[in-house]
Amino acid sequence: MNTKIIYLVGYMGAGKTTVGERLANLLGETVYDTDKMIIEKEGCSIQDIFSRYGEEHFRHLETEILKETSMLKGVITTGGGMVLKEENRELMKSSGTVIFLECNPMVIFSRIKGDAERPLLQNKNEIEFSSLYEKRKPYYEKSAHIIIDTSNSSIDEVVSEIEKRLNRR
Ligand SMILES: Nc1ncnc2c1ncn2[C@@H]1O[C@H](COP(=O)(O)OP(=O)(O)O)[C@@H](O)[C@H]1O
Ligand SMILES: O=C(O)C1=C[C@@H](OP(=O)(O)O)[C@@H](O)[C@H](O)C1
Ligand SMILES: [Mg+2]
Repeated sequence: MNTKIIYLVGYMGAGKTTVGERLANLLGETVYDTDKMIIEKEGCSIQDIFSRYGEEHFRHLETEILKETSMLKGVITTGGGMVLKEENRELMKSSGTVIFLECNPMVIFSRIKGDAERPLLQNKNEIEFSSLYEKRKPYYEKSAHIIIDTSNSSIDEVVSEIEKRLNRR
C-alpha cells in the first residue's frame, strides 16, 4: 500500500480541508488543498471560476492540479467533486491511500448552509443537497481504501480515527 500520499475525499463540507490540516500537523507532513491551489494558480475564487468559465473548466483545472499533487508527499485534501472522473480516481488510488470521510448530508447541510464559497451549494435546499450526495456516494466509495463515518464525531475524533486506521494497515 502506497502511503506517501494520504488523500481525503468526500462530499462538500464533510471536513476534508479542516481534518486534513490537523492530520498533517499530527503526522508532521505538509497539507495541500486542491481548491486552495486552484485559487492561488488562477488568482480568483472557485465561485468566480464557476460563474465565468463553468463547472467543466473547473473540473479540468482540478485534474491538472491533482496530477501535480500526485507527485508530492503529504496530505492532499480534495474538492467534493474530485472523485467524479475515473481518471482522477485511478490516479489517487494508485499514488496514495484514499480516505473517504463519510458524513450524513443533513449534518453537513446544517454546518455549511449559507456559505457563499461553494457554488454547488447555492440555491439548494436540504433535499436537493442530500440527493446530490446520494448520486455521488458510489464514486466516493469506489475511490476509497478506507471509509470513516464522521457524522457523530468531532474534528479531533476524526483525526484520531484516521491515524488509528492508517496504523492498522
Ligand atoms: N466533524 C466535524 N464536526 C463539526 N464541524 C465540522 C466537522 N468537520 C468539519 N466541520 C466544519 O464544517 C465546515 C466545513 O469543513 P471543511 O473542512 O471546509 O469541509 P470540506 O473541505 O470537506 O468541504 C467548517 O466550518 C468545519 O469547521
Ligand atoms: O463538491 C463539489 O463539486 C465541490 C466542492 C468544493 O470543495 P469542498 O468539498 O472542499 O467544499 C469545491 O471543489 C467546489 O465548490 C466543487
Ligand atoms: Mg475543502
